[in-house]
Amino acid sequence: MKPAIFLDRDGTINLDHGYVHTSDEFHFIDGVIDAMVELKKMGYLLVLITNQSGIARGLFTEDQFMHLTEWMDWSLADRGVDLDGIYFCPHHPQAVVEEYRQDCECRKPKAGMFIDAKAQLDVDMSASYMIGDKKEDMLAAAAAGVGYKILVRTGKEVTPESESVADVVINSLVDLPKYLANQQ
Ligand SMILES: O=P(O)(O)OC[C@@H](O)[C@H]1O[C@@H](OP(=O)(O)O)[C@@H](O)[C@@H](O)[C@@H]1O
Ligand SMILES: [Mg+2]
Ligand SMILES: [Zn+2]
Repeated sequence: MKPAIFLDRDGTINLDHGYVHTSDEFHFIDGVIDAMVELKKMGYLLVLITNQSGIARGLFTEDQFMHLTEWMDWSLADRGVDLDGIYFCPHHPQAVVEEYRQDCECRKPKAGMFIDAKAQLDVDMSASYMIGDKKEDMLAAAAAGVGYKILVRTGKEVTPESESVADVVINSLVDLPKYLANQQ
């Protein structure tokens, strides 16, 4: 078993311009790629966990999401970061696109994507971290038994509600390697 850093996407690794679905509007937050390099060196799996209800809402297709994901994956690989897993939820209970209309088990705050990652990648959940910008990220991680839940200020506004379900709030994913080093 290995510990993982579970990473939210929009608002955590890229700016959340709202349902981002093209490489033109995908802007990595300054410094996050270097931070991911550090985290891999520290021995963590890096696993992306993202809600993509824009697919269910008919804003973009699953194919467009896949295309952007491939671009993102290559951009990261180019800079020395190999993601160990990418999990996404295309659903929404009120989807416009019928095939994605369901109250699924994978949309955060549910734990489905984490549970799949745990089984497929043999993750040591209690030694793992979730880093995200929303309450739903924290709740999903807690439901899956992820040991530590960290909220960042690079996405949606941090509220008393989101703060109350996080273990700690840091400015950015950029600060995570140092935060973890200080915990040792
Ligand atoms: O942060 P992650 O999970 O990587 O992705 C979030 C996106 O899918 C979008 O999720 C939406 O929430 P709803 O899905 O409409 O509740 C909003 O938060 C949008 O601003 C955001 O772009
Ligand atoms: Mg987010
Ligand atoms: Zn789902």
